[in-house]
Parts: sequence; structure tokens; C-alpha cells
Amino acid sequence: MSDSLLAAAAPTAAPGRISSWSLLLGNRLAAIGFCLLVVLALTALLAPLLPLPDPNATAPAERLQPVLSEGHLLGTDQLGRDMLSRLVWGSRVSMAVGFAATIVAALIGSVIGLVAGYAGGRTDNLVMRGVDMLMAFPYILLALAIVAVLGPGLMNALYAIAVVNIPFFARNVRGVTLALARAEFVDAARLSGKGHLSILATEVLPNVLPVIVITMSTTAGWMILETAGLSFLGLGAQPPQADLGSMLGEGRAQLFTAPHVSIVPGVMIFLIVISLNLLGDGVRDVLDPRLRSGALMRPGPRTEVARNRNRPENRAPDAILNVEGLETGFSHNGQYAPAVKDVSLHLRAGECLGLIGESGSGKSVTALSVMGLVNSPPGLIRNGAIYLNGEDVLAMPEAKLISCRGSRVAYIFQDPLTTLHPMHPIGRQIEEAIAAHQRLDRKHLRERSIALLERVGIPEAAERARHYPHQLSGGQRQRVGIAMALANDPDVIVADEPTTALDVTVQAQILDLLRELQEERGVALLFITHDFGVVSEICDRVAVMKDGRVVETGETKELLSNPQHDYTKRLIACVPEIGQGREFLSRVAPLFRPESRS
Ligand SMILES: Nc1ncnc2c1ncn2[C@@H]1O[C@H](COP(=O)(O)OP(=O)(O)OP(=O)(O)O)[C@@H](O)[C@H]1O
Repeated sequence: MSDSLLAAAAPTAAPGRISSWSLLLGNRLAAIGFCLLVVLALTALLAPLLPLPDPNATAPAERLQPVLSEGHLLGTDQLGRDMLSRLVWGSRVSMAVGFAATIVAALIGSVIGLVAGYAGGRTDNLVMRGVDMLMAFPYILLALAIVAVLGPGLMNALYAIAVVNIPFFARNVRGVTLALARAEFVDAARLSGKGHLSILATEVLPNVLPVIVITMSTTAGWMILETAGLSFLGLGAQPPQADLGSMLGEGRAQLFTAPHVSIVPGVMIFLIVISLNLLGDGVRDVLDPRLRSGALMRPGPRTEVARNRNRPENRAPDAILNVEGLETGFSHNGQYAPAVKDVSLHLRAGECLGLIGESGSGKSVTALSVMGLVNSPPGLIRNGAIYLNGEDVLAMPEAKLISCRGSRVAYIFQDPLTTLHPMHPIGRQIEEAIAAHQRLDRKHLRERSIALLERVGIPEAAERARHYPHQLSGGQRQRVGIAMALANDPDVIVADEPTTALDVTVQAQILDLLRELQEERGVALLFITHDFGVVSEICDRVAVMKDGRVVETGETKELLSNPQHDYTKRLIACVPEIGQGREFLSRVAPLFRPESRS
């Protein structure tokens, strides 16, 4: 278990607000980049105050002194000038030009990208073709051409480098803006009457900002290199003024006799660029709340399990799946908060257990914990045991757990459009699900996938197998999801609100299909829902969850006719009956006011 998760397993702390600053410095690499950059930038800024010799004062008698020679810490160059002094003054020039060019390119490029991506259509086409034309030239050739027109000199090098980098910003920002311009929260802002400028500034820009910052951080280093390149070619800093590129250029002739003359500015360029890149990554993480919470990090293959978890041994002997004392939570910045606590459930072969509760009560976290599918980070199973046919899933080796997914426990999710791959035909996706666990040749895979599609009620299955998810209706897609879950004859199917996104008639058909399949194959079904109507249709038993705990369990009929817990009573009261109308609303609304909640 990683350090952070060991920390997470420590006593629970209330999640507090952590400043962006401490988050940035908490990222070790970003902190190193930041400290390095501060030291380099301060040294460059304070160059006039430092006790350094004149960087341009030549001393032919002292030419090419080695590093650590008397009076010259970094030696001297071919004209006897002090390398340390030239390095500090040269870094000052290179950084100033690199940063200034970055800001100019970022400002102009981002505005172009924002306008093109937001406006779309013709404007986008026109603007982006212009940008493409700029990008079509090799950048160094373009920079050389600009300097050739404007004449050599540092300012002209700055303009040239800013211009050649504008397309990178424009392209990156335009790509993100294009997707954002069609996002629902932007539509909502439009509907609320906001103008284009205000939408761009308040809705789009904050989401694009991390992209701008990360592009700035990577291109700033790049631009310092490009400035150095132009100066190296004699088109940037003009003698006797030093910048890192011109120092490199001057050192070229002494590469073998006095390598320090080129190595010293080379190392400095490396340090500046690496510190910028490290800091840029850290800043991006702090700016994006999803990265900050770990939500965009690549999760591990299974949910982390605390080593010192309580592992209850008691379990229902005839159950195929036992969840005992499960506690799963999430840790952010070392602070752990449980999402489900002390959850115990059991499920027998051929039985359907409903898991019901309001949104956020912990149903999905419980269901995903069964196969270690809660993303870690930030997820952590801190306590409990999950027995599948008597074997503790949480103690299984990783390879075994992965092989159980789909073959012994399969999942059906709410929205098959997000779980089916949009680029592959559905038949192929079912074949892949089978091939993950069974060695079959192509012909048999195809036959089996068509048989499964037929079994779940897809008409003309052989033809439909070639269709893509977007060519099917919502109900048909869910049938494909069910076919995939059945692909390897699992013992348990976890269905996480499989009918919520469907209309009532399709919902009824899917429930019938699940019931039929369950009876036919003897599979155990853990059915997650908000809806007692659905529970009464399909579930043999039901567990009611509230605030991460199971508050009541029982046979469906018994629980519906004689609920014990207040919360269950309120949930049942919410099931409307035809013809109740206003009377129903006036009866139910007060039950869910804060003062009546327990
Ligand atoms: N990645 C996460 N980081 C932090 N908290 C999370 C994360 N995922 C879920 N939670 C929290 O866990 C709790 C339980 O969430 P869960 O998704 O299990 O609810 P649910 O009962 O399935 O709700 P719904 O019916 O809306 O799907 C919620 O409070 C949620 O905020």
C-alpha cells in the first residue's frame, strides 16, 4: 500500500480546504521545479546587484581559463570574459525574451483559439486554415524568414519566436473550446441569457485555462531554446551582449579544447527548461479540480484495500456472494472520508436482491467494491470482506480478481452508450467479452455472440451484430449490455440502475428479460435502483441504503407491506399511483423537508 493510502487508513479527519499553494508545493517534482526556477530567476533579476565582473570585459591574457580557476568560478571564454558573469547576464536576457515571447504567443494564440472554437462554422474554418498555413512552414525557417525581414536583434527574435508559436496555442485552445462550446453547461448559460463574451469569459475560459497554462509551461522552455537557436545562428543577441544561445554559439569553436565554454550555457538552458516543465505540470494539476482530486489519474487495476482492515468471518453459508462489514471511502490530500460503512449483504444463487436508496446513499460504491472496481486513487476499502463462493475477493491475487470480472461477476450499467465502444460494431464487442475468458475460434465467437443477441431479443441478430452502438435504440443498447454481461455465464450479475435511462414500456421489457434470464440460468442478481416500483417487479429481497449504511433488509413483500425504518416508509410513500395527482405531491413533499429527515 502506498504512503498516501497508509495515511488514509489513519483515523478519519474531516476534509478541510487546502490552498492551491500548499497543493502545488505538496507535489514534490513541482516544488523542485518551482524552487529551481525561483533561484535561477532571482539570480538573473539581481544580476546588477551581484558582485560580478563586467560580463563584456575582455582579458586576452586570461582566455579559456578552466572551471574553478582563481577569480573565475566557471572559467573564462575565448576572449577572457568571466563565464559566471556572462552566464548570469545571459540567462537574464534569455529568460526575459523567452517569457515575453511566451506571453505574447499565449495571448494572441488563445484569443484566436477561443474565437475560432466558440464561433465554429465559417469563422473557425477561415481562422484555422490561416493557422494551418503558418504551421505548414518549418518553424525555424519561418522564424529565420521573419528575422531576415526585420533584421537581426533580440527584439526581432522575440517577435519571430512569438509568431511561430501562436499556432500551437491557437490549435490547443481551439480544440478544447470546440468541445466546450457544445457542452451542456454552456447551453445552460446561453439559456440563462448570458452574452457570448460573458460565456467565453466565465464558462469557457476557466476550463481552457489549464490548457493555456500547460501549453505556456511547455512552450516557454521551448521558446528559450528557440531564442538560443536564433542567437546561436547570430540572429538574436548581438555581440558583445550575451545570451545563452550566443554563448553556446561562441563556445562551438572551442568545443574540444575548452568544452566548459559550451557546457556551462548548455547546462543552464537544461535547468531552466526542466524547472519550467516540472512547475508547469504541477500548476496544471492545481488548476484542474479533477486532477487535484485524483479523478483523472490513471486508476490502479483494483481498489486499494487497507492492510489492517477488519475481516469479519461470519457469512451466510448458502450465499454465493457475501458482503460483510464493508467500508469503502475516498481519500483526498491524505484525508479519508467513508462513503459506505458497515454494509453487509448476501445473495443466493438464482435470487434477486434489490439495493435501493436515494442518490448518493452509496449503492454504486457498494456494487463496484464487490469486484474492486472503485478507482484508487482515491478509493480505499478500509474494512470488511467480500466472499464469492466462500473465497475472499479482497484477498485474491490481482490476476485472479481480474479473471473473475465478467466471468464470475458481471456488471450492467445505467447508460450503455457510455460503456459500449462507439467505434466497434456491437457483435465484435460481445465477441471480445467472450474472448477475454474463453478460447474460441472466430467462427464460434461469432456464432455465440449472435446467439446471445438473439437471446436478449435483438431482431435479425446476425445483421444487427454489424451495427454500431449509435445505430441502436436505448432499449436495444441495454439489451446488448445484458448480452455482454451474460457472455461468460457469470454466477452474479450486478445491474446498476439498468432501466433508469429507459422509458417505462422499454423498462418493463428489460425487467422481464432480466427476470427470465435469471430464472433460466440461475444467476444471482444484485439490482440497484431508486424505484420501489422496479423493486416490487423483480426483487426477491431488498436492502435499503441511507447515508452509506444499510438501514433495513427483508423479503420484498414483507418490507413493502410492513416497512420498519422511517426512511423506508418515506421512500415507499414516494411511489405514485395513477390518479393521485396533487394530493400525492402534497403528501410526499413534507416527508423530505430537512426537519423531517432522520
Ligand atoms: N471519486 C469519488 N471521490 C469522492 N467521493 C466519491 C467518489 N465517488 C463517489 N463518491 C461519494 O460516495 C458517495 C456514494 O456515491 P454512490 O455513487 O455510491 O451513490 P449512489 O447511491 O449510487 O447514487 P446514485 O443513485 O446517484 O448513483 C457519494 O457521497 C459520493 O459523493
